Amino acid sequence: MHERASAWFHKRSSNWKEWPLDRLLELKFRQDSRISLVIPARDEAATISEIVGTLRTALVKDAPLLDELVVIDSNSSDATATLAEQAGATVYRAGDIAPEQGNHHGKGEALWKSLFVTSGDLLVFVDADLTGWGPHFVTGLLGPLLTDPGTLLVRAAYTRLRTGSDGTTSPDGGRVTELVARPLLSLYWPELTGVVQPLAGEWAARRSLMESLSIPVGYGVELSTLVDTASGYGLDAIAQVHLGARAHRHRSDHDLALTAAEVLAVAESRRDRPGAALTAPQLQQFRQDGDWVTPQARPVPVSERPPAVGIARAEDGKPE
Ligand SMILES: O=c1ccn([C@@H]2O[C@H](COP(=O)(O)OP(=O)(O)O[C@H]3O[C@H](CO)[C@@H](O)[C@H](O)[C@H]3O)[C@@H](O)[C@H]2O)c(=O)[nH]1
Ligand SMILES: O=C(O)[C@H](O)COP(=O)(O)O
Repeated sequence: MHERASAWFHKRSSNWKEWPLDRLLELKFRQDSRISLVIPARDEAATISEIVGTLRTALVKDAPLLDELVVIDSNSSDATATLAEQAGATVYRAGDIAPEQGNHHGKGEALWKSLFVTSGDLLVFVDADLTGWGPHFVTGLLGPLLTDPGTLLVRAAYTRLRTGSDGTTSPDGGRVTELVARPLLSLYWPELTGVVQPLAGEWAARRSLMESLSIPVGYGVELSTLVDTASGYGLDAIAQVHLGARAHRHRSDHDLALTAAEVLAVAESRRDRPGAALTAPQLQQFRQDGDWVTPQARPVPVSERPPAVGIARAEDGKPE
């Protein structure tokens, strides 16, 4: 492993079992920390109730670790918002938050908009499509933030499970991670190659960090926050916590290709290539059509939101 990556890996990695809940509660109350959990969700009716319900019982009702449990509904066309509300989350539609800032679609947009409706000084993000996980994802991620003021960003590390159509699992999930993110880091940011899951959708950060970063509106948000935190604040501002195994709903290769293009676009924009910013790129794909193929070009979302610091908090978008 790259020397700096190896040093970071050994110094800044921990296991979720090192962060027991009672210790986190004591630290939270001693420091008077406020903690917001944010779940970005688009069409996650199959999984949202269980995720919200489990976290609410474990970390709001049984132990007051979370001050807010917020779902940002990202333009869902299913019952995600209603189900999340019924399970006890405070739900905002991304498009209703700070409408004066305009609207984009995408996960990064949901996270950026969450900064306007949450009040925690610590933020934890959890994906809404998880099928193999537990509340220890949240407690583990909070450990380094609650114990070390120099920690700004905490990334989940886990074994990525791949669930087959027959329900069996194998430990080889994470196609974009393995085929795009890891090679990119190895070539351009080798000091970050100790990050086990650079695209993990579960992570935690200080609000002050999140508000200082430019946030891609789509799936580039994990890579951008990683690279920008390291370049702006140093590698040691980042920690990772091993959370065991993680399973989620798989998307098709066809759709993940767009995610891959977004991740590549973020890498391009962060490299020392002034003037290389992409304008309205498209991903060219082909669909099988009888004996031949039909070309299909899909726009690659590359817009970014500016640092939220200094943008006034919106009063709009709050639920009645
Ligand atoms: O427009 C969108 C699209 C997705 N999501 C939510 O974002 C989360 C992750 O989306 P998903 O489609 O499940 O992403 P993956 O295919 O699993 O992609 C992985 O890699 C991405 C690229 O880094 C990360 O953003 C993801 O969190 C990570 O799980 C889920 O809760 C989605 O509901 C939104 O809120 N809005
Ligand atoms: O992180 C990734 O690479 C994407 O979430 C895809 O993961 P999957 O191949 O396990 O569905």
